[in-house]
Amino acid sequence: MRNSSADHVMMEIEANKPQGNGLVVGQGLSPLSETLWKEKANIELVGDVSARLTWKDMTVMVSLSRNGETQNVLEGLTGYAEPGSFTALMGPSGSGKSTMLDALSGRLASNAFLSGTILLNGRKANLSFGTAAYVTQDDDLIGTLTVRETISYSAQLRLPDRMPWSEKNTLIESTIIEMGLQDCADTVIGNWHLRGVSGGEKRRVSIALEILMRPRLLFLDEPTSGLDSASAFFVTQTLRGLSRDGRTVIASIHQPSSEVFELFDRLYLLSGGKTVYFGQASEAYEFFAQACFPCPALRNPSDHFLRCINSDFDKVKATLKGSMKLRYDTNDDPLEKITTAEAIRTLIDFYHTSQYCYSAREKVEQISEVKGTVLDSGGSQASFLMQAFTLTKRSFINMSRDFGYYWLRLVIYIVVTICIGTIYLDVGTGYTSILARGACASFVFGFVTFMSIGGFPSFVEDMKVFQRERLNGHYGVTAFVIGNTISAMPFLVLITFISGTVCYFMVRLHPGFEHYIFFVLCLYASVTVVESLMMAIASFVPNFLMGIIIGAGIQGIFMLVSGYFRLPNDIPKPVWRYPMSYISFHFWALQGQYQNDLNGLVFDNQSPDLPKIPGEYILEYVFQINVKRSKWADLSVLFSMIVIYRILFFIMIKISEDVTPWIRGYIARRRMQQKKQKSGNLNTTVAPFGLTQSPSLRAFAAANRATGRSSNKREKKESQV
Ligand SMILES: Nc1ncnc2c1ncn2[C@@H]1O[C@H](COP(=O)(O)OP(=O)(O)OP(=O)(O)O)[C@@H](O)[C@H]1O
Repeated sequence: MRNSSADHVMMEIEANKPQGNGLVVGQGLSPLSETLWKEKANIELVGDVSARLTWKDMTVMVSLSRNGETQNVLEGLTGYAEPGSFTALMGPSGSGKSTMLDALSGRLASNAFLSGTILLNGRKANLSFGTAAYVTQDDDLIGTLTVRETISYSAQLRLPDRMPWSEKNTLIESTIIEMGLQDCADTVIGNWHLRGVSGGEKRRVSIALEILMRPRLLFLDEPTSGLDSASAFFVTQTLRGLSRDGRTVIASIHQPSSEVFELFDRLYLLSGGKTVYFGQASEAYEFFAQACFPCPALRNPSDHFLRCINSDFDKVKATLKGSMKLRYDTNDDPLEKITTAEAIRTLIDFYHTSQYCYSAREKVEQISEVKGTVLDSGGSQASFLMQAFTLTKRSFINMSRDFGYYWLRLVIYIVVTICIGTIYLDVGTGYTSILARGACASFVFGFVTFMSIGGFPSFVEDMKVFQRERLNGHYGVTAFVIGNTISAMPFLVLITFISGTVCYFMVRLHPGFEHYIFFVLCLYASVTVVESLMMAIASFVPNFLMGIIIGAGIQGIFMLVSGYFRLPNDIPKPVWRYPMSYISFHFWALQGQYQNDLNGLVFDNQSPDLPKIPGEYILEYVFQINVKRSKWADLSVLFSMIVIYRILFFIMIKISEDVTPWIRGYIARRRMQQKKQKSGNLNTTVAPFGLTQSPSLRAFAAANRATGRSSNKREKKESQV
């Protein structure tokens, strides 16, 4: 699928590439894509649109159980991120890096409660839905699309309609090249049956999707995880390049090499949710030395920092030398041997009374005072129609390529309807056929439609991609619901018309085109209602097992009150008949099909002693159908249900997006207040300098600041100990 435009981009980027380097090395971003953004694309970044982010005394508490147990995941974090800077978050696993990014980007889990102040350009702002871009740890991508298609659809969803396709394409190609994805650009992402790109390549696709729009504020959770060291370096370099153009970039990074570490402007080091260090990355080395944990000369600084603050394996290594930390005095002589927990406490104490902490707080105050432009949603610039069209097309292509989505279902539907056809083959008009026709209709509109819940896992995947894109402001809920509804239509028409035709002609239901078309339309409407119901469930239960159990349960109840297992008038009224049978789509489908099939037929047992029974009589006195109601009215109710369920789907997404977080936040706040009342402590935030430091340590640290140290000497002493 590589085209001449891609080659053209490749040539331009090659021409711009500094000599002797690999991929666009130097500034990270290719000059071409920057030019495009500034000139050709004419995308307006008017006025002061830079993003200055500050967070002060940020504490995140999570509720762990129903009895109100809570835990502080982050405690009193203070810091800032400025345009033109690349801030790295580091810390051992579980130290709270992802939670910190979630808190800053406004995407905390529903059981988490945030206190403290987060300001964007001096004002409170909601950073989700496109104001900030966020590359999460999970790569929620559409498995059937190629890398190029994934980026291309994303571009079409967000770039302005007025931008010519050639320019969009150039931007897409240059982003592919920036992320080093040119060799796998035409490989599919991959899913359960398609072997696709590697984990590291997926990671880079996720980053490419967000840097495509050159966001003013970018969060990345472990962008280099799963990448080899060279790729990690190039990706970090690209991110740094992005920041150099006035963007604010904050990323959590695991195990950076010393070359990658050198690319960081600022470092935020966390341990157990507390700040160990925040300041210039280049000064962290000095900070550790001042705190008497100097980095040995030949050790990667980030390895050293993490080793000093990782206590996860202390218990395992209790007998090993590695679990103890050595501190040095000003003469580089070993001072004391302490546990990692003590080392962490010492470092945290040291930081909170250090100049680093004071100047960070001072800077936070300064930045927060400046009231800059409110960043509006930096998400999509494409029109609503373009978004709806692109989503429909993308979803259609995904469905057509995913064997499990509809093709397998089509095969199973045909097999099952052939089975139905052979069981009820040429059902006839004898007395016994009355029961057979009723059972056949009940099976078709009960079980065959029930099989549609098999598509649930695909709906859950769709919802994950939607959640990611929605939170990053790629498009709105309405465009998604429209795209999802229209794209599924052709497949549902295909499935229901093929299987309905097989069934109708094999069983030889009531002859006549009108009867045939009613039967397949009724089947189409019923299957579409089930799909819509399952999509609504997927919007608030994003879990395969739970969703299928809930969906099966709802359908089981609907089936029970459909009028086949118990005649409509015999169903007890208060609950089951009103309203349950009326909201059961099986009920309307069955009532309509009974009329469609039996009305006008005469049942004759070929015996002179037995009467001929008109279908109308059976409908009224056996199936208790109101024959005065037109069968088309029943079909209309079914089609109305499709619309109602789609609206319900829309509302569910809106609720899960807006109302649920509000309710959960309210519950979390109440719990926290109750907890505080119990403990008698009403102060919500952590005191700025709440962590104390002993006078001796302070004096010792001050002495350290004034003293030069020899790393070689230290290293020798460490190895001796
Ligand atoms: N919503 C939550 N409910 C309960 N516990 C939580 C919640 N969010 C975070 N935690 C806990 O807080 C701690 C920090 O989690 P977090 O994912 O932020 O760490 P991390 O530094 O990003 O880890 P890793 O590097 O392994 O991804 C973990 O112990 C985690 O279990």
